[in-house]
Amino acid sequence: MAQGLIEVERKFAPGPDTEERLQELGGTLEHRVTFRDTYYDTSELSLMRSDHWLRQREGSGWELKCPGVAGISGNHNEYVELTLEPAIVAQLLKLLGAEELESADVAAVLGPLKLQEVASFITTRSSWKLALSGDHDQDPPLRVDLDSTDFGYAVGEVEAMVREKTEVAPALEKIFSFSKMLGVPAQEKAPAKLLVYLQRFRPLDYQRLLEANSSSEATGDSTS
Ligand SMILES: Cc1ncc(C[n+]2csc(CCOP(=O)(O)OP(=O)(O)OP(=O)(O)O)c2C)c(N)n1
Ligand SMILES: [Mg+2]
Repeated sequence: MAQGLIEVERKFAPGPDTEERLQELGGTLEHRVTFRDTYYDTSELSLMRSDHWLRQREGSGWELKCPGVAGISGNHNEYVELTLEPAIVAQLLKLLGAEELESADVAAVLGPLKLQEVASFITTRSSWKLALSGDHDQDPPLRVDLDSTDFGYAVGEVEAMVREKTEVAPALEKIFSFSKMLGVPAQEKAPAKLLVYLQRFRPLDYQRLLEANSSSEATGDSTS
């Protein structure tokens, strides 16, 4: 895959004190932003069942998250993010076993590839940048996003963006040590917004996803 940064992240359940704790730890609020994400897949969920996630984010365009390659297991996610439309289209053709198409525009290939909307929701996000005291190694910098959705689910993520797979393990170490300082329980695993959305509003699709990939995350009872 020629294009794409690697997103390494750990999700957590934010509490009433999370913002205060972020400030105590040297975090600064960079911005608050509201956007709509619309996710697309085939009626058989061919993309999601192979751990690929295609979305259009209002204001930022198309993105395809593809499973990462570092092979480190645990309470975290690691995805290569494709954002250039020709790279996304090429990967979609490969994944769906389709013939070459004339357009390199994602919107133009949705129809021919039988990709349709499966979820659409609004997120309000506060984005925090961290300058950890005593941390002279700011590469990669950590960010924390605190998200709340228009369907009432809130989730936080501590994340780093890296270029090479050799950078994944050190980034994870920083993410886990910061999460600990933030007070996130070591075993805590908070589900992705999209999975909670599917569980609530498209339970058959959600079930299908779980059945297709027994190693995929379960959202647990607390979110339903
Ligand atoms: C624990 C766990 N979480 C997510 C997944 C996979 N997954 C489910 S939905 C999904 C797609 C949505 O990814 P997410 O990071 O939740 O979206 P968001 O935070 O809004 O985007 P950002 O702004 O960070 O780019 C993924 C990768 C998994 N397999 N296991
Ligand atoms: Mg994320």
